Amino acid sequence: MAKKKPVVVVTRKLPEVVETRMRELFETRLNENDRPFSQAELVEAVRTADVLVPTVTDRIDSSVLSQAGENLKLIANFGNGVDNIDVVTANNRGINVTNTPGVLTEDTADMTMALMLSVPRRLATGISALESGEWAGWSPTWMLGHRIWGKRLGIIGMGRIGQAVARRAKAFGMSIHYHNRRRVADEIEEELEATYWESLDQMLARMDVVSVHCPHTPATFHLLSARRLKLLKKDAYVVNTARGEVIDENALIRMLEAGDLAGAGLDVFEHEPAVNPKLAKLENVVLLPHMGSATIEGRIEMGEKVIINIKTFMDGHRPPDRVLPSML
Ligand SMILES: NC(=O)c1ccc[n+]([C@@H]2O[C@H](COP(=O)([O-])OP(=O)(O)OC[C@H]3O[C@@H](n4cnc5c(N)ncnc54)[C@H](O)[C@@H]3O)[C@@H](O)[C@H]2O)c1
Ligand SMILES: O=C(O)[C@H](O)CO
Repeated sequence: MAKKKPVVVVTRKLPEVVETRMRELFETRLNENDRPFSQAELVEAVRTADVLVPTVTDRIDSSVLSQAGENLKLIANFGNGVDNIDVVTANNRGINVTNTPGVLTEDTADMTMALMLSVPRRLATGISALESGEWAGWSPTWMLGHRIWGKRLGIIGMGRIGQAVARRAKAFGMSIHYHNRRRVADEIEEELEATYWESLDQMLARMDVVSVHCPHTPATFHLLSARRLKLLKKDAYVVNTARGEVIDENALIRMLEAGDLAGAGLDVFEHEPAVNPKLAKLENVVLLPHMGSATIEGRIEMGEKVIINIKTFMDGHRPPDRVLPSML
């Protein structure tokens, strides 16, 4: 008798090729209209699924998990960050969690560089000046930004994306500094000519650009607190393509408004999808709607990872991208 296919509930619309393959392999319940699930729909999903495929927009917290059915054995996140899932509670209930690391590293690093170039070089202001007809021709003193060549970049979280950003920034002539939970391997430090700062505070005080690449965990919530933001130089820039919660957003806004920081490039926000209207009013920021990993190639590869994780788990093996509480 043929093995019963697992019931896989997918909370958002995925690339066509991924959904087609999922339908072939699993008893897949898709979200055709792409509207994010309500809390009640999430509860219904965890009650009835063998496998849940959520995304960053779904909050799989202890209250949702407490209502999970006995069949739910895997949450295969369509995403790298797992701060949308209470991994500890899932683990305690015998539910495995996987994510999609690696396949969005280069895309997110590219977007980080786009922000790192856009803010000091005033790309958004220049585009709107041109579009509004304000441009009257070249001028020696108009629309001047700041050079990034020769500047110091401080990376917080020297993992996959942090290192990919460091490689790019080095090619742009920046010197690489980093703070991480652990010092990275000697070969990587040598390749990047990177300086390790055990003290985040000391690093912050010396950087021209600070870029955030650590995950959002209880330990990193408001890692860039009001106190730490004040350590930054007045002419420093902050870039964040990791998670909004890592920066105290209100404190950042106050400093940008007061001119105590040169500018910020943000792809992520503390209360997504809400964006503080005070941010949008500032001229020295570039804001993106969480699109760091938004490439067609990356999204298909994320889907492939999800499928491999589910298939491997259903075949009785350890899924390749299992996330354990000890890793957070
Ligand atoms: N904007 C986007 O679309 C997008 C896309 C992909 C990933 N992300 C975010 O980027 C994050 C990083 O992804 P990654 O693949 O590089 O992860 P990674 O695990 O490879 O790297 C994270 C690094 O942060 C370090 N770290 C963790 N806690 C720390 C702490 N308290 N202090 C200092 N360093 C700490 C880790 O040691 C690790 O080196 C993800 O967790 C996700 O939130 C965003
Ligand atoms: O963590 C991630 O994967 C991104 O933020 C969303 O794709």
